[in-house]
Amino acid sequence: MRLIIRDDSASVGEYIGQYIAKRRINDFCPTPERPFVLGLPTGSSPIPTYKCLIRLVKDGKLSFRNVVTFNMDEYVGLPEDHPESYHTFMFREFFSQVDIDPKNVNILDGNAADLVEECNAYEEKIRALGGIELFLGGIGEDGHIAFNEPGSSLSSRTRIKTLAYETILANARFFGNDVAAVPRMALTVGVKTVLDAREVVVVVTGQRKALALSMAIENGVNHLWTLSALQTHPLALIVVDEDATAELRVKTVKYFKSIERVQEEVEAAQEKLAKRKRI
Ligand SMILES: N[C@@H]1[C@@H](O)[C@H](O)[C@@H](COP(=O)(O)O)O[C@@H]1O
Repeated sequence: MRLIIRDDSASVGEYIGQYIAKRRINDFCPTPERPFVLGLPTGSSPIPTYKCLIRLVKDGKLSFRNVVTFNMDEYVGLPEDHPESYHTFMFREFFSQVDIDPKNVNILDGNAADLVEECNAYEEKIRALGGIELFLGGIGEDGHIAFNEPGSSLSSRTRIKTLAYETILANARFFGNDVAAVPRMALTVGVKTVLDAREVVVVVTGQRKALALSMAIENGVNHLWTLSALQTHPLALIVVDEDATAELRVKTVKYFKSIERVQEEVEAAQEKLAKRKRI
């Protein structure tokens, strides 16, 4: 697992946006027959990343024409056009501002007549497309990834989930601070659905997430902090701001910063070599 530390949430968004655009989507050269399959989160943490991706599309440096997306989760029973539904969030903050074909957008339907069937069909659709290339995720204060609350099975797949009271309280800020207005259930991809992606990138910003970050990377894999399951993934990247490192040991922060410096040296050397070969 790699941990990248940036000064603030804007620089985190810039880092992830550039990484997904240049190193992933553009290098993949997606086509209609071979689209890039991208998993996406909601929440305030990914907004700077979405802003960066939108800017790159507007500057002509990136296109979502051949990208298929799968969102992580959606509330159960909240009308799709509710201002706080994840459908509304995604179209408002991202999809309406990039060149994606709405047919290529997949978001779980929390109002489906048969919710179990809805979840199973979601998994099936991901499989039929060859799996998710890169899953971008965010976490809750209790370390949940998507809506995989503490105690979720680390082998879980897309399913209905009852929200933890902590999460209901944390999300009340989006519902006029009315705790009663926050839906109690959600549909969410499972921990295993995320782990099955070929690459996972997680954004963690703000001091509120500091304990979750330390539990996920400085302690063992534990279903009480579902982000920790990322330790078992072959290609995982967590990008955080300085505030989110507040509970990490100084030694841990220094270690990951030194790894990044070495990585930059290696990349610069490779770039030099590639240039010399081109001459
Ligand atoms: N289900 C979503 C998560 O997928 C998201 O990661 C989390 C963080 O939200 P924020 O980034 O606003 O802290 O919010 C909700 O709980």
